[in-house]
Amino acid sequence: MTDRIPILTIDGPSGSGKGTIARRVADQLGWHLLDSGALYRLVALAGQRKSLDPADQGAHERVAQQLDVRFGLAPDGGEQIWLEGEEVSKAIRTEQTGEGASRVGAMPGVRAALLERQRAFAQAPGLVADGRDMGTVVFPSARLKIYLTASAEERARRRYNQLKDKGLDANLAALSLDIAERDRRDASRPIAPLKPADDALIVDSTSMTIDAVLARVLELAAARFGRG
Ligand SMILES: Nc1ncnc2c1ncn2[C@@H]1O[C@H](COP(=O)(O)OP(=O)(O)OP(=O)(O)O)[C@@H](O)[C@H]1O
Ligand SMILES: Nc1ccn([C@H]2C[C@H](O)[C@@H](COP(=O)(O)O)O2)c(=O)n1
Repeated sequence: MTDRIPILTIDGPSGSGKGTIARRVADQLGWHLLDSGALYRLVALAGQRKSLDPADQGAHERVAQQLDVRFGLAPDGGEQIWLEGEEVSKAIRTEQTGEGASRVGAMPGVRAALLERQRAFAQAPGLVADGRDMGTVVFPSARLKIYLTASAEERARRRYNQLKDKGLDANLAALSLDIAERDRRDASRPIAPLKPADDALIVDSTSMTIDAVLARVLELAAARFGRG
């Protein structure tokens, strides 16, 4: 990793809005985007498709080492992700795969296998990286680190609305439990736990609109990196 590349990290719990904000900030700045959660989701999905034992760390580590993935953009600007040549953009976004990603994310061998792949995203003119350990482990010398959070109730409500908007079945009480369990697992694992970096700026989006969060992050980026 070169320290000359400007890097903005956005970490935080599930449903805090990291992905939404990271994508829009990267678009505005014209920088590259690393959605690190997608990599953990891809390892989980690949493991499910190979019928691996969900607890088999060695097998998931090998999957992570050999991950054959390609990222692209659909004509409408949406994401397109191929796993071993198959388009999986929708399949990796299910709650089941998110849960699987949280499990494989607790495996040290998987994290080690994905580390350099993530660092390779740091390319000129700059990188916006979102996840759980972007500011603490993957890019510890990033020049701007944001920890984006929101109350557990608000995050469950956002996820509920997101699923409903996609025409999917959703149950708010069940989602709240799932989010609480994912928070617990991601924050309590011994390796690269979800937590703010010591030098991260905390943005609590509980009562903020997406546009307000975007404006705040762009303001912080302009102050740190200049207006370009
Ligand atoms: N400030 C906000 N106010 C209202 N809704 C929001 C806000 N930020 C994000 N959302 C909505 O909440 C949902 C979850 O956002 P998003 O997927 O970006 O979260 P995330 O932190 O990346 O979650 P995960 O880590 O689980 O992928 C989306 O439907 C998004 O449009
Ligand atoms: N840097 C990261 C990113 C993600 N994970 C794990 C833990 C999450 O619950 C899961 C899914 O992430 P999402 O796509 O919802 O952001 O993947 C991680 O351990 N480290």
